[in-house]
Amino acid sequence: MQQGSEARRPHVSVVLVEPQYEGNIGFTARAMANFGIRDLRIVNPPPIGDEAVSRAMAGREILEKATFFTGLQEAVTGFHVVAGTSSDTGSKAHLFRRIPYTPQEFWDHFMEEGVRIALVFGREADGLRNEELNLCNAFINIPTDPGHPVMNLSHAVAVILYEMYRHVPRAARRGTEPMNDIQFNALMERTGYLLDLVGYRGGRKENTLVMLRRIFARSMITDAEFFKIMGILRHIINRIEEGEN
Ligand SMILES: C[S@@+](CC[C@H](N)C(=O)[O-])C[C@H]1O[C@@H](n2cnc3c(N)ncnc32)[C@H](O)[C@@H]1O
Repeated sequence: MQQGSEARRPHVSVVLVEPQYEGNIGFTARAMANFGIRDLRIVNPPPIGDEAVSRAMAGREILEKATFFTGLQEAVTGFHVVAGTSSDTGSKAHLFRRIPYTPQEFWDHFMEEGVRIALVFGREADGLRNEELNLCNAFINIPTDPGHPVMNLSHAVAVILYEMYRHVPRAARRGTEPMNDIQFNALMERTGYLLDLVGYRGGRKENTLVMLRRIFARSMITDAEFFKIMGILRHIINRIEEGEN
Protein backbone atom coordinates (compact mmCIF):
# COMPACT_ATOMS: atom_id res chain seq x y z
CA MET A 1 0.00 0.00 0.00
CA GLN A 2 1.38 3.44 0.80
CA GLN A 3 5.13 3.53 0.38
CA GLY A 4 7.53 4.45 3.11
CA SER A 5 5.30 5.80 5.80
CA GLU A 6 2.55 3.23 6.23
CA ALA A 7 3.07 2.98 9.96
CA ARG A 8 1.81 6.50 10.66
CA ARG A 9 -1.00 6.72 8.13
CA PRO A 10 -4.50 5.56 7.60
CA HIS A 11 -4.99 3.19 4.65
CA VAL A 12 -6.31 5.47 1.94
CA SER A 13 -7.92 4.38 -1.33
CA VAL A 14 -9.20 6.60 -4.13
CA VAL A 15 -12.49 5.54 -5.72
CA LEU A 16 -13.62 7.11 -9.00
CA VAL A 17 -17.26 6.58 -9.85
CA GLU A 18 -17.91 6.31 -13.58
CA PRO A 19 -15.27 8.76 -14.76
CA GLN A 20 -15.92 9.72 -18.38
CA TYR A 21 -12.48 10.84 -19.50
CA GLU A 22 -9.48 8.52 -19.41
CA GLY A 23 -7.20 11.58 -19.19
CA ASN A 24 -8.66 12.35 -15.77
CA ILE A 25 -7.99 8.79 -14.67
CA GLY A 26 -4.34 9.17 -15.72
CA PHE A 27 -4.01 12.52 -13.93
CA THR A 28 -5.61 10.99 -10.82
CA ALA A 29 -3.04 8.15 -10.83
CA ARG A 30 -0.27 10.74 -11.18
CA ALA A 31 -1.55 12.78 -8.22
CA MET A 32 -1.81 9.59 -6.17
CA ALA A 33 1.83 8.78 -6.92
CA ASN A 34 2.82 12.31 -5.88
CA PHE A 35 1.30 11.81 -2.46
CA GLY A 36 2.16 8.14 -1.88
CA ILE A 37 -1.28 6.56 -2.32
CA ARG A 38 -1.40 3.37 -4.40
CA ASP A 39 -4.90 1.88 -4.33
CA LEU A 40 -7.05 3.18 -7.20
CA ARG A 41 -10.56 1.74 -7.60
CA ILE A 42 -12.80 2.61 -10.51
CA VAL A 43 -16.52 1.94 -10.78
CA ASN A 44 -17.52 1.29 -14.41
CA PRO A 45 -14.48 2.84 -16.10
CA PRO A 46 -14.48 4.05 -19.71
CA PRO A 47 -12.01 2.32 -22.07
CA ILE A 48 -8.54 3.05 -20.66
CA GLY A 49 -5.83 3.47 -23.29
CA ASP A 50 -2.82 5.52 -24.33
CA GLU A 51 -4.15 8.85 -23.16
CA ALA A 52 -4.58 7.68 -19.56
CA VAL A 53 -1.12 6.07 -19.62
CA SER A 54 0.54 9.23 -20.97
CA ARG A 55 -1.17 11.40 -18.32
CA ALA A 56 -0.25 9.03 -15.49
CA MET A 57 3.54 9.55 -15.65
CA ALA A 58 4.83 8.35 -12.23
CA GLY A 59 1.39 6.91 -11.57
CA ARG A 60 1.57 4.40 -14.40
CA GLU A 61 1.92 1.39 -12.14
CA ILE A 62 -1.01 2.63 -10.04
CA LEU A 63 -3.05 2.82 -13.23
CA GLU A 64 -1.99 -0.65 -14.30
CA LYS A 65 -2.93 -2.11 -10.91
CA ALA A 66 -6.26 -0.25 -10.61
CA THR A 67 -9.20 -2.46 -9.73
CA PHE A 68 -12.61 -2.24 -11.35
CA PHE A 69 -16.09 -2.60 -9.89
CA THR A 70 -19.62 -2.55 -11.20
CA GLY A 71 -21.05 -0.61 -8.25
CA LEU A 72 -19.89 1.71 -5.46
CA GLN A 73 -21.16 -0.59 -2.70
CA GLU A 74 -18.79 -3.31 -3.85
CA ALA A 75 -15.86 -0.87 -4.17
CA VAL A 76 -16.14 0.45 -0.60
CA THR A 77 -16.91 -2.75 1.30
CA GLY A 78 -14.69 -3.08 4.39
CA PHE A 79 -13.78 0.61 4.74
CA HIS A 80 -14.28 2.38 8.07
CA VAL A 81 -14.69 5.80 6.51
CA VAL A 82 -16.34 6.31 3.11
CA ALA A 83 -15.91 9.97 2.27
CA GLY A 84 -18.00 11.34 -0.59
CA THR A 85 -16.74 14.50 -2.27
CA SER A 86 -18.76 17.19 -3.99
CA SER A 87 -18.56 20.78 -5.11
CA ASP A 88 -22.26 21.06 -4.32
CA THR A 89 -23.03 22.16 -0.76
CA GLY A 90 -26.48 23.44 -1.77
CA SER A 91 -28.89 21.07 -3.47
CA LYS A 92 -27.09 17.93 -2.23
CA ALA A 93 -26.50 19.25 1.28
CA HIS A 94 -29.61 17.59 2.70
CA LEU A 95 -28.06 14.23 1.81
CA PHE A 96 -24.97 14.93 3.87
CA ARG A 97 -25.38 13.36 7.28
CA ARG A 98 -23.40 16.21 8.67
CA ILE A 99 -21.93 19.45 7.39
CA PRO A 100 -19.14 18.62 4.90
CA TYR A 101 -15.61 18.79 6.14
CA THR A 102 -13.01 20.92 4.44
CA PRO A 103 -10.03 18.71 3.48
CA GLN A 104 -8.12 20.11 6.45
CA GLU A 105 -10.92 19.32 8.91
CA PHE A 106 -11.32 15.85 7.42
CA TRP A 107 -7.67 14.91 7.92
CA ASP A 108 -7.65 16.55 11.37
CA HIS A 109 -10.34 14.00 12.31
CA PHE A 110 -9.28 10.91 10.41
CA MET A 111 -5.46 10.91 10.29
CA GLU A 112 -5.40 7.75 12.39
CA GLU A 113 -3.08 4.83 11.94
CA GLY A 114 -4.84 1.76 10.58
CA VAL A 115 -8.17 3.41 9.68
CA ARG A 116 -9.34 2.37 6.19
CA ILE A 117 -10.54 5.39 4.26
CA ALA A 118 -12.17 5.43 0.81
CA LEU A 119 -12.18 8.85 -0.86
CA VAL A 120 -15.04 8.77 -3.37
CA PHE A 121 -15.10 11.08 -6.39
CA GLY A 122 -18.02 11.54 -8.79
CA ARG A 123 -18.64 11.83 -12.49
CA GLU A 124 -17.31 14.83 -14.40
CA ALA A 125 -20.80 15.71 -15.63
CA ASP A 126 -22.97 15.34 -12.56
CA GLY A 127 -20.92 14.09 -9.62
CA LEU A 128 -22.18 11.47 -7.17
CA ARG A 129 -25.83 10.42 -7.24
CA ASN A 130 -28.12 10.32 -4.21
CA GLU A 131 -27.88 6.55 -3.76
CA GLU A 132 -24.06 6.83 -3.85
CA LEU A 133 -24.00 9.69 -1.33
CA ASN A 134 -26.16 7.50 0.92
CA LEU A 135 -23.32 4.95 1.03
CA CYS A 136 -20.94 7.59 2.43
CA ASN A 137 -20.50 8.33 6.13
CA ALA A 138 -18.42 11.50 5.73
CA PHE A 139 -18.35 14.31 3.17
CA ILE A 140 -15.64 16.61 1.92
CA ASN A 141 -16.06 19.88 0.09
CA ILE A 142 -13.04 21.86 -1.09
CA PRO A 143 -13.71 25.55 -0.45
CA THR A 144 -13.36 27.57 -3.65
CA ASP A 145 -14.42 30.88 -5.11
CA PRO A 146 -18.23 30.64 -4.71
CA GLY A 147 -18.65 31.67 -8.34
CA HIS A 148 -16.56 28.69 -9.54
CA PRO A 149 -16.99 25.81 -7.09
CA VAL A 150 -16.64 22.91 -9.54
CA MET A 151 -13.09 21.65 -9.86
CA ASN A 152 -11.66 19.23 -12.38
CA LEU A 153 -11.96 15.71 -10.98
CA SER A 154 -8.21 15.03 -10.81
CA HIS A 155 -7.53 18.47 -9.34
CA ALA A 156 -9.99 17.71 -6.54
CA VAL A 157 -8.18 14.41 -5.90
CA ALA A 158 -4.83 16.25 -5.78
CA VAL A 159 -6.04 18.90 -3.32
CA ILE A 160 -7.46 16.34 -0.89
CA LEU A 161 -4.37 14.12 -1.09
CA TYR A 162 -2.07 17.13 -0.69
CA GLU A 163 -3.89 18.03 2.50
CA MET A 164 -3.54 14.43 3.68
CA TYR A 165 0.18 14.57 2.97
CA ARG A 166 0.50 17.77 5.02
CA HIS A 167 -0.98 15.85 7.94
CA VAL A 168 1.51 12.98 7.74
CA PRO A 169 3.90 13.39 10.68
CA ARG A 170 7.23 14.71 9.46
CA ALA A 171 9.10 11.73 10.80
CA ALA A 172 7.03 9.46 8.56
CA ARG A 173 8.13 11.25 5.40
CA ARG A 174 11.27 9.31 4.77
CA GLY A 175 14.35 11.48 4.27
CA THR A 176 12.48 14.76 4.65
CA GLU A 177 13.05 15.41 8.34
CA PRO A 178 14.93 18.66 8.83
CA MET A 179 18.61 18.51 9.70
CA ASN A 180 18.95 18.56 13.53
CA ASP A 181 21.21 20.80 15.66
CA ILE A 182 23.97 18.20 15.94
CA GLN A 183 24.02 17.80 12.15
CA PHE A 184 23.95 21.59 11.71
CA ASN A 185 26.99 21.98 14.00
CA ALA A 186 28.80 19.13 12.20
CA LEU A 187 28.15 20.85 8.86
CA MET A 188 29.55 24.14 10.18
CA GLU A 189 32.58 22.39 11.65
CA ARG A 190 33.36 20.61 8.33
CA THR A 191 32.86 23.83 6.39
CA GLY A 192 35.21 25.67 8.74
CA TYR A 193 37.82 22.96 8.31
CA LEU A 194 37.50 23.22 4.50
CA LEU A 195 37.98 27.00 4.69
CA ASP A 196 41.16 26.40 6.73
CA LEU A 197 42.43 24.01 4.10
CA VAL A 198 41.91 26.53 1.28
CA GLY A 199 43.66 29.28 3.21
CA TYR A 200 40.86 31.34 4.80
CA ARG A 201 42.11 32.79 8.07
CA GLY A 202 41.07 35.25 10.80
CA GLY A 203 38.30 37.73 9.96
CA ARG A 204 37.89 36.45 6.43
CA LYS A 205 37.16 32.98 7.71
CA GLU A 206 34.82 34.23 10.47
CA ASN A 207 32.81 36.45 8.09
CA THR A 208 32.46 33.66 5.56
CA LEU A 209 31.29 31.25 8.25
CA VAL A 210 28.70 33.75 9.53
CA MET A 211 27.35 34.13 5.99
CA LEU A 212 27.27 30.35 5.37
CA ARG A 213 25.62 29.77 8.77
CA ARG A 214 22.79 32.12 7.74
CA ILE A 215 22.43 30.43 4.35
CA PHE A 216 22.36 26.92 5.85
CA ALA A 217 19.91 28.00 8.56
CA ARG A 218 17.33 29.34 6.13
CA SER A 219 17.75 26.57 3.55
CA MET A 220 15.60 23.97 5.40
CA ILE A 221 18.19 21.30 4.63
CA THR A 222 16.75 17.81 5.24
CA ASP A 223 18.58 14.99 6.97
CA ALA A 224 19.01 13.20 3.62
CA GLU A 225 20.48 16.37 2.06
CA PHE A 226 22.76 16.82 5.09
CA PHE A 227 24.36 13.43 4.44
CA LYS A 228 24.82 14.25 0.75
CA ILE A 229 26.48 17.60 1.51
CA MET A 230 28.73 16.01 4.13
CA GLY A 231 29.71 13.33 1.59
CA ILE A 232 30.69 16.00 -0.95
CA LEU A 233 32.68 17.95 1.66
CA ARG A 234 34.47 14.75 2.68
CA HIS A 235 35.51 14.08 -0.94
CA ILE A 236 36.80 17.65 -1.41
CA ILE A 237 38.69 17.56 1.89
CA ASN A 238 40.21 14.14 1.08
CA ARG A 239 41.38 15.35 -2.33
CA ILE A 240 43.01 18.46 -0.85
CA GLU A 241 44.68 16.47 1.93
CA GLU A 242 45.94 13.86 -0.56
CA GLY A 243 47.41 16.66 -2.68
CA GLU A 244 49.21 18.11 0.34
CA ASN A 245 50.85 14.80 1.28
C1 LIG B 1 -16.53 18.01 -12.29
S1 LIG B 1 -16.97 17.51 -10.69
C2 LIG B 1 -18.69 17.13 -10.80
C3 LIG B 1 -19.53 18.30 -10.51
C4 LIG B 1 -20.74 17.99 -9.64
N1 LIG B 1 -21.62 19.11 -9.65
C5 LIG B 1 -20.37 17.70 -8.18
O1 LIG B 1 -21.12 17.00 -7.53
O2 LIG B 1 -19.33 18.14 -7.66
C6 LIG B 1 -16.30 15.88 -10.60
C7 LIG B 1 -15.96 15.47 -9.19
O3 LIG B 1 -14.85 16.23 -8.72
C8 LIG B 1 -14.95 16.37 -7.31
N2 LIG B 1 -15.03 17.80 -7.00
C9 LIG B 1 -15.06 18.82 -7.89
N3 LIG B 1 -15.09 20.00 -7.25
C10 LIG B 1 -15.05 19.71 -5.92
C11 LIG B 1 -15.05 20.51 -4.73
N4 LIG B 1 -15.08 21.84 -4.75
N5 LIG B 1 -15.03 19.87 -3.53
C12 LIG B 1 -14.98 18.52 -3.47
N6 LIG B 1 -14.97 17.73 -4.56
C13 LIG B 1 -15.01 18.31 -5.76
C14 LIG B 1 -16.21 15.62 -6.89
O4 LIG B 1 -15.86 14.29 -6.59
C15 LIG B 1 -17.02 15.64 -8.15
O5 LIG B 1 -17.99 14.63 -8.17
